Amino acid sequence: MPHFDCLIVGGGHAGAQAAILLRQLKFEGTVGLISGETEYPYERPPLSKDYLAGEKIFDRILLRPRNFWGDQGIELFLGERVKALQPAEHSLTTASGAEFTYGKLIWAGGGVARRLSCPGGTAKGLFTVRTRADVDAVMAVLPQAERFAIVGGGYIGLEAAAVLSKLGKQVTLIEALDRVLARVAGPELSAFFEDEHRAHGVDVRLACGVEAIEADEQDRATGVRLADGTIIPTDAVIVGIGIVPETGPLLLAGASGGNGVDVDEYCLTSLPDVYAIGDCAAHENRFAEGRRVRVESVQNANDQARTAVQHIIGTPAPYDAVPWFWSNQYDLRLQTVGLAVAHDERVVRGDPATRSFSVVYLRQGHVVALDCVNRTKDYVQGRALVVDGTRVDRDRLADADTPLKELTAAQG
Ligand SMILES: Cc1cc2nc3c(=O)[nH]c(=O)nc-3n(C[C@H](O)[C@H](O)[C@H](O)COP(=O)(O)OP(=O)(O)OC[C@H]3O[C@@H](n4cnc5c(N)ncnc54)[C@H](O)[C@@H]3O)c2cc1C
Repeated sequence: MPHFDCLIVGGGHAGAQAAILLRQLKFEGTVGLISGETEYPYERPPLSKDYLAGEKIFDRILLRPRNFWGDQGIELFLGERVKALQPAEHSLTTASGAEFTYGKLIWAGGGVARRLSCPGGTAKGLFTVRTRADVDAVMAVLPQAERFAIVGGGYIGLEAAAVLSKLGKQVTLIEALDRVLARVAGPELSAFFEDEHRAHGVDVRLACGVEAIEADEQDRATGVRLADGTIIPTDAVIVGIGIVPETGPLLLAGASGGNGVDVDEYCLTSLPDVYAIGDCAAHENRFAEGRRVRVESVQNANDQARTAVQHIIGTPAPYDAVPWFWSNQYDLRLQTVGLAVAHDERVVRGDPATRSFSVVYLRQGHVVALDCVNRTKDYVQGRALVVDGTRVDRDRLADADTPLKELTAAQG
């Protein structure tokens, strides 16, 4: 039975980064990494951006060259899924029957794309966008499919809509709520992106529940039936309605959690010597007013990897990283910092009509987050305002010509 001083489950951003950091920070023990995917660790963000657009080949999105892992003494077990954990024995079992033991375990299982639960939700021609295999399946139908329905107006749905419309496809975007990005951004940003997509020919349908997927005799999707009875004819459906965190074996083994596995400020779960990091880790985040949240971003995956690794090597530092994120749609670069969840006021800097503006989110007058569209300077300078929770003068904040760093200086 193979034993690793540190065993990592998950070869996504968090798991791969943990392995890389263990070596960078001179961890001398054995390191193994088990991943359910057969691919070497790769970047996920391009999947709904340049990889889907055919502008980047797979090798260019690998997190490290294939020989890196062996060279660093990191043993990879690809295409293996962990199905059970025996925490008292410090051991786990995979679906293929292999058993491993560990000194420390880092669980970085991420999540699986949520699927439609309505009638027809398992028809052929429905796609998710989580893995390389998912996106290769979408790319394989591009030559035949002209009409795409995208269910979900979050970042992934919007990015897919941008790529597909750029490829000349007829795209209908269906969102259940009354605006896109409703869970993560304010109405100004939602309205801006809705207008942009419409200007690029995307048919944006808001406040539309999906009742069923219509399918032909071969169970191939032919349309999306909305709650009001409207049928949107389609050749393919992309479902971008979030993820279900991959925590099954941990929770079954008794770890506390629910929506994700609960971790403390060092990313430790309630199981002995078991850490959880990345999309699946529910942690108390000071940028969310201390609420327990899961943050789905590369930043969080990388920074939690560092937190877990530092604890393992004996130089612990509690997780306190400022959240940041980006999204590319058309020629727009959105950069966000902080979490807008707990804001009570918004200030817009600049005119959205110029396609360069920022939305600043405040709570009781203190800056908690920024969404910057084609305005990198605000993003870079606004970061300090979020980190410090700076209390700002609204008039100066609203003046797009006043650099945000001056607000830091004035209020700092
Ligand atoms: C299309 C797309 C676009 C995105 N765009 C952005 C962006 O622009 N900016 C940004 O910051 N973030 C973006 N994200 C989010 C970001 O990619 C995720 O937050 C990040 O990948 C999380 O890393 P993770 O390691 O926690 O999970 P994942 O990357 O999901 O990796 C989890 C890995 O664990 C494996 N695994 C799960 N369960 C088991 C098991 N039982 N046994 C073995 N292996 C298992 C999985 O197969 C997978 O390889 C995007 C995500 C997607 C899907």
